[in-house]
Amino acid sequence: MIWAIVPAAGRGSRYGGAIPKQYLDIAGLPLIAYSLRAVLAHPSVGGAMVVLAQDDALWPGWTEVEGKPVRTCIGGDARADSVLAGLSALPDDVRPDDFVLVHDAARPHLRASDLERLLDLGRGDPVGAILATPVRDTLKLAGDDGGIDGTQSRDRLWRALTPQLFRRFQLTRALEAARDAGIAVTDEAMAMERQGHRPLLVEGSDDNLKVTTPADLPLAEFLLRLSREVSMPERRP
Ligand SMILES: Nc1ccn([C@@H]2O[C@H](COP(=O)(O)OP(=O)(O)OP(=O)(O)O)[C@@H](O)[C@H]2O)c(=O)n1
Ligand SMILES: C[C@](O)(CO)[C@H](O)COP(=O)(O)O
Repeated sequence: MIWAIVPAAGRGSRYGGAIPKQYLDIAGLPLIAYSLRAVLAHPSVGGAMVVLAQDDALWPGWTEVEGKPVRTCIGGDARADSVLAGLSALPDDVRPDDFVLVHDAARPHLRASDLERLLDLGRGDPVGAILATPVRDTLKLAGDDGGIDGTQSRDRLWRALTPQLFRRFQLTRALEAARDAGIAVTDEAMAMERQGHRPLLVEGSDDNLKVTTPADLPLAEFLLRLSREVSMPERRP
């Protein structure tokens, strides 16, 4: 059985709100409720470990979502530290070779079809897989003076999303190696790449957005209301 790790220990500094963005309200529920439901709705996902900030006073204390267990632990200063804490806190029946699914609390609009594709293809890969989407815009290199220093080829460039699917032990070892080398990894795949692995890219949806700035919240709400794949939950998650 696969467990999800949901990093939710961030402060949301780029959002700049009064509360961490994972607790912003969408249709009467905190944003994290949608991210949790999206991963726990899949029959192959048995539970979730939510990684909270040390002083988190907003976590609603859920112990079950979609009929599945939800546990919590305390994260660290960087997202990678939080993911490591989540891996360490997983129940003992999550074996070293079991896959774990890491999904940002800040990504509420995860399509069931995308998750299905990731699990289907990722579990067949010797290393694991991530959802990602090809870059569709022309990329410019910005100069210090605000001018354009060049145009970068977007060939073969993809934006990494979450969930990211890797085996518990391999991911733990990769994240520990990056930490011990003083390398700040921005996603799980980067840690795996540093170990010489080539995780599979599984195409996901551009609308699997990470709520990062205030402009993202109304878009997230619109997508959640519009998408037939993400039912708007009644008040409880
Ligand atoms: N030390 C951290 C930092 C981030 N996260 C989580 O990782 C996800 C993606 O991170 P990001 O969007 O960067 O969230 P924040 O770090 O909160 O945002 P910011 O960088 O603007 O402060 C979020 O669900 C966030 O809560 C975490 O668990 N632990
Ligand atoms: C993991 C991630 O969502 C993949 O795009 C992204 O790297 C998180 O970065 P952040 O700076 O922690 O938001």
